[in-house]
Amino acid sequence: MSTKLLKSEIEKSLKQLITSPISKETTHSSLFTWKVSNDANKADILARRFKFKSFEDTWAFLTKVSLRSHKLQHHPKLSTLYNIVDMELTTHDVGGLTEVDFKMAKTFSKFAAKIGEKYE
Ligand SMILES: C[C@H](O)[C@H](O)[C@H]1CNC2=NC(N)=NC(=O)C2=N1
Repeated sequence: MSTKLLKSEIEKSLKQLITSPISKETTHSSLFTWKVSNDANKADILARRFKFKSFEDTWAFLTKVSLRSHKLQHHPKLSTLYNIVDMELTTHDVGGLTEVDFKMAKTFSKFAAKIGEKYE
């Protein structure tokens, strides 16, 4: 199991995530980027909104996310409406963020970029 990241490690990982080429491409021109906040239990979470061009694209993304989540046995909290997906990643087993959350955030940003996002 991955260990809980310290505040300084979270800051470093977040910086890497949002300045990586894939995130630049998908989030710089949009309003949507990964943010660290807290859930109802005060645990750190990594959250992002994704916006797609159609309902079909939204569900293509959700299908890919579900298959990868099942494979890794790590499941994001998802809420969706038409072309919007709000995602939260955290590791319940440690009550905070781990490398797995950051790895998955990067993977899901790539999935969204491949499908094509709507930047407004
Ligand atoms: C036993 C099983 O692997 C664990 O309960 C997994 C399932 N999916 C999970 N998903 C998330 N997001 N965090 C977890 O800690 C987690 N734990």
